[in-house]
Amino acid sequence: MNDLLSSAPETYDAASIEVLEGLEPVRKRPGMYIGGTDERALHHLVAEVLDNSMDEAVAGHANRIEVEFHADHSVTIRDNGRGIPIDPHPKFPEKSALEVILCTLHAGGKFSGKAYQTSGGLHGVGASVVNALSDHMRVEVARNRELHAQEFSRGIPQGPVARVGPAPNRRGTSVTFHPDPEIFGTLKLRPARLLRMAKSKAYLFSGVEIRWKSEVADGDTPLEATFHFPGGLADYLGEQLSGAVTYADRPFAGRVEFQEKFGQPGAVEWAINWTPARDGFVQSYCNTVPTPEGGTHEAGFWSAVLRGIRAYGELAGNKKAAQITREDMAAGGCALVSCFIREPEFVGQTKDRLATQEAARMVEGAVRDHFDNWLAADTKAAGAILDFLVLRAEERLKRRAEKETSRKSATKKLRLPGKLVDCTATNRIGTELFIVEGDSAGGSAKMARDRKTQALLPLRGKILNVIGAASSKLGQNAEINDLCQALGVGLGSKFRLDDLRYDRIIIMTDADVDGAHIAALLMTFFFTQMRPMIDAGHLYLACPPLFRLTQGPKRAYALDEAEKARLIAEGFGGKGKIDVSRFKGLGEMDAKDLKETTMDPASRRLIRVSVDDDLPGETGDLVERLMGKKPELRFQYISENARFVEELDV
Ligand SMILES: Nc1ncnc2c1ncn2[C@@H]1O[C@H](COP(=O)(O)OP(=O)(O)OP(=O)(O)O)[C@@H](O)[C@H]1O
Repeated sequence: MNDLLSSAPETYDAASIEVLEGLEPVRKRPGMYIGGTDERALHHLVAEVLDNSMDEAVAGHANRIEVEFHADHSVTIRDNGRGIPIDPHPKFPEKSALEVILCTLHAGGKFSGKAYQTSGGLHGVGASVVNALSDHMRVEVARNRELHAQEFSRGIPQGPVARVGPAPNRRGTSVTFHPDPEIFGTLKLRPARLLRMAKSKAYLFSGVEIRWKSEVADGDTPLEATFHFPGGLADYLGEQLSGAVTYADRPFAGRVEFQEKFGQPGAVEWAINWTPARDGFVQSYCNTVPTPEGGTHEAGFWSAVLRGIRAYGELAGNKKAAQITREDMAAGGCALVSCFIREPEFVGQTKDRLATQEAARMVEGAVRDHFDNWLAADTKAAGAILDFLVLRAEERLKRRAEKETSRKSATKKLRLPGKLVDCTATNRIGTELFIVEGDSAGGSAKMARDRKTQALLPLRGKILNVIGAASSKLGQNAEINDLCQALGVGLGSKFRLDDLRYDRIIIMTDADVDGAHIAALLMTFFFTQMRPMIDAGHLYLACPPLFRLTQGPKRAYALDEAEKARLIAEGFGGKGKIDVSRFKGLGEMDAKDLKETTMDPASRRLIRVSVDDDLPGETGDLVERLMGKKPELRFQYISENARFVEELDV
């Protein structure tokens, strides 16, 4: 006891409580502001600055934006908008508004809707976060025929804003920034990805021209290009589907201003067509910000289209139309949805999902009438789409019926590995196989599972690195054999999706670097050997939490540091001390924790693994990089990215 006392820190008093000032918190915890320090986060910096210029354009003040990628991986974004104000700020008269915006979190002109109506920016942090995370940033503002500039390093002004010359023919803002290698390591900004980002903005808002320049070659990415698309999303979809056979000659596309319909400013624009040539996809945006996880605007869109096609089927006397679900609708349906609304609510600063409830109602309301009219006007296309969707629904129902019997016979026929803890259900629907790391984790999982539908397969150690291995070696690997037997399938060309014994295959590994490594190995294995299983949406990742927070009788779980910090900052669920414990691994969680957070379908979080067909090169590339012969690349990547799964677009 005495030992303990003497080794305690000397003092723990008010002086030990740190308050991070200015932009320090951003540099300390970049993840909270840009979701990490990986490649995705790095590209997100560019999006933040570009979004500010787009907001200026959408508000009607700019019609040209230039994006330049420089050889030293710095980026310039220039617009011909109003220019960030440079006059003294009323609240901090010793500073210019420019300096306040760039050096203070939550400073911006988009809170009240006075200076902007439907902006992508809303939190007032984007520009300051980019500034904090750049070792050099220069902002130039051309206003009233004068050019002003100010420079910053890691969020600190290198001098006041100064007039640097006349600017008789120029107006607007130009931001050049160089991301800080101290934060991001070796900079890996990719021109191809930046160009895609810039080009998509031109499609999303036809009132802007985007000029692209790059000093670095990257495959067939042009070094200079100008984008302006008066046809908006219909053109964008046309480009994405170029060459593919589609059921309608012209997509169902349109734009509705909300002012007339809902009495508030805003708009929705969309384009959709169906093709037998490829799987469907949907890309959605709110105020030109991409929302890869969808949200209320997407839900409203699908709901309108689904109801529309069912109603059309009913009118046409096709009883089977009632069987069409959103899943059938989306299969082969390639859709782009973009809405502009006031005060959007996003999930997180990286704005991956739209949460504004109103958006669902507004988008559905706007699209529905138009879809009915479109179907009625082009009966040839409408009939073809209806037939296609009815067929998809029938196939789905048939598959389901087959699955119901297939598991039964498969269980009888198959020899199953000894360590598989199987479930008791006799049909495949709703069954899940958890692939767990190690035997200790298997213990709590056994107690936490639902015996009827949830099976477990503990895997020992790291599975063979399959990308490097010859396929003959694969068959000799005991862990892989067990896995194949449990799943009821063969490898590579011998893989048959119909033989799969479970509906969902869930990789459940510890929330640490080792766990991430094993999950990456397994995903690579499935990607190379059982790809159809991923394409059909059967592969998932479990998301075990890293922390448990308790406050009196209340419990909450946090996936990572950022979520923990957020819960604590929000004071969790009310008054009282918050205790935090960190799970070292799945084996440490009791069955109750594990069930609630990771296994119980009612409360867990799951990520579906999918491969983005738009980026086949990138996925293949990434798999090669992760699993190829260079362990140092892999190690660097995994330790930087607990969020690596996002790169595979899951
Ligand atoms: N290119 C620009 N032209 C004119 N004003 C700008 C420009 N860029 C930034 N601003 C002003 O600076 C403010 C702060 O920008 P910042 O990116 O920090 O936050 P935001 O865009 O308001 O919100 P978010 O954090 O959601 O991006 C904006 O609200 C806007 O008033």
